[in-house]
Amino acid sequence: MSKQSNFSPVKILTRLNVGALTFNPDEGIIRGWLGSTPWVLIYSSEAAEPILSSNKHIDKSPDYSYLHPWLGTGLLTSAGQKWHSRRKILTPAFHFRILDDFLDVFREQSQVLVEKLEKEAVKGEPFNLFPYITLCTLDIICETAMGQSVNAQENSDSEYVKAIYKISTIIQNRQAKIWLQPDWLFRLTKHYKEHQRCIQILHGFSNKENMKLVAHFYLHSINLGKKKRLAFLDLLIEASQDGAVLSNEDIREEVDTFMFEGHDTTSAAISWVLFLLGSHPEIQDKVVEELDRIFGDDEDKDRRITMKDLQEMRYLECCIKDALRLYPSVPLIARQLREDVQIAGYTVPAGTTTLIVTYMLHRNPATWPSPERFNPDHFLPENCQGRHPYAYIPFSAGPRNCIGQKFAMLEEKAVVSSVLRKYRIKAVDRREDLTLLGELILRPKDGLRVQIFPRK
Ligand code: HEM
Repeated sequence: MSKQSNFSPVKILTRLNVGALTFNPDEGIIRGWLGSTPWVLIYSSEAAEPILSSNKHIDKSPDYSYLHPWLGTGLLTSAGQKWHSRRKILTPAFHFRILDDFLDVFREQSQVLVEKLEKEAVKGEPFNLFPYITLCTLDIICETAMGQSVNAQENSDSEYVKAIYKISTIIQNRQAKIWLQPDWLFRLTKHYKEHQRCIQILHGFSNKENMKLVAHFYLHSINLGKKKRLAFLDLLIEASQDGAVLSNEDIREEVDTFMFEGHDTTSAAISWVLFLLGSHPEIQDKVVEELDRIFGDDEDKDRRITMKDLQEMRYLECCIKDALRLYPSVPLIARQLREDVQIAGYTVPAGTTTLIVTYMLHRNPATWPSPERFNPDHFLPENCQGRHPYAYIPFSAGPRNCIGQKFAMLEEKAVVSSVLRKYRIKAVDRREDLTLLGELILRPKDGLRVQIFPRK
């Protein structure tokens, strides 16, 4: 989320990683200036801890402001008291009992994905996996956040789906291109008109659905005997107490925030782990052995996934975690310091932008020997003992961590296991040939090419 020049940010990260680890491997902190703005780059667990563990240093940097026209100041982008009270209101929406209800959505949409992939399995040709997964995670988040399906997997031409893609690209462009950053300059470009059109579509959707669901919810509350699957939106409406706690505008901010944070992140994470398993057949075989143990090989083999099954996918969880270590969906976290803070013996003054570079921190050889190797064993319980609590932070950490992390892990397991139960996957691209883009989300510039084959 940092201010970027027009170079690939990940190329910069890769160079910084090599430079920082060569010249300053131990302290995990480097300072610099961007014009008149001071910043520090943080890439060790010890240096990240004073920021992430603190209740004071929770304000996001101004770079998140490009998200405001779309997301307003919802949970991701808000600060101070507003953030504290929203976090308190929203936390119960991610309770395990509620996630249990979402399992049906994960299952149904994974099934659609498996069906959509069939034509690729029949052809057996290399194809880009990324778009398939993105449409699947978009369907999942739409249904769980708003209780409405946009059927993105069936209809990727929908106005809403296109607007989400378009606005993400425009925001990423603003972050990457310094001349698009000042609002007055941005307004003079052709991107601005497109940006406003997307906002209109996106807000129109969350508003309209909001209203429909308000009606739905009240109908439901009169009709208590009937069980209906609740979406996050219903829970927000319940928490709003007729507008006394959350206005309609507040609710829309949060739904839009879930839509944004909850689909690109999981889509990248799922695509990366499938790709890495496709690059390491021996690890893929171990995952499939685990799935065979869970689902058996009798006629019940194709049965629906249960929450218990997901909990038993321990080795798959290790794979997902190591994929998120190598390719954290959110490659850096930016905070603006309100007060001076002591880091690695230095006083970092108030006003400084701190960039906690997860991508680098996850490659710090002090914690991760052979950091570039995909090695799920990193996360076997015996290997986690004694590891610094801030050494692995794909979901950030501390009070401002990702509220959706349990949701994300369950979704990942459901989608990845559904694909692997049906298909063997083989990576076509080589990791070393990929160009990464680290803008809002860390993703491969030209997608991830794989081949899939039906399992016998
Ligand atoms: C693999 C998937 C995911 C990853 C890697 C991820 C990662 C993160 C990270 C690193 C942050 C902190 C961002 C920052 O401080 O700038 C964050 C915040 C957040 N995430 Fe996630 N996320 C994932 C999935 C989800 C899902 C599925 C949802 C919702 C359904 C979600 C909702 C949020 C929200 C609302 C915040 C803001 C929390 C706050 O500031 O209190 N995330 N996520």
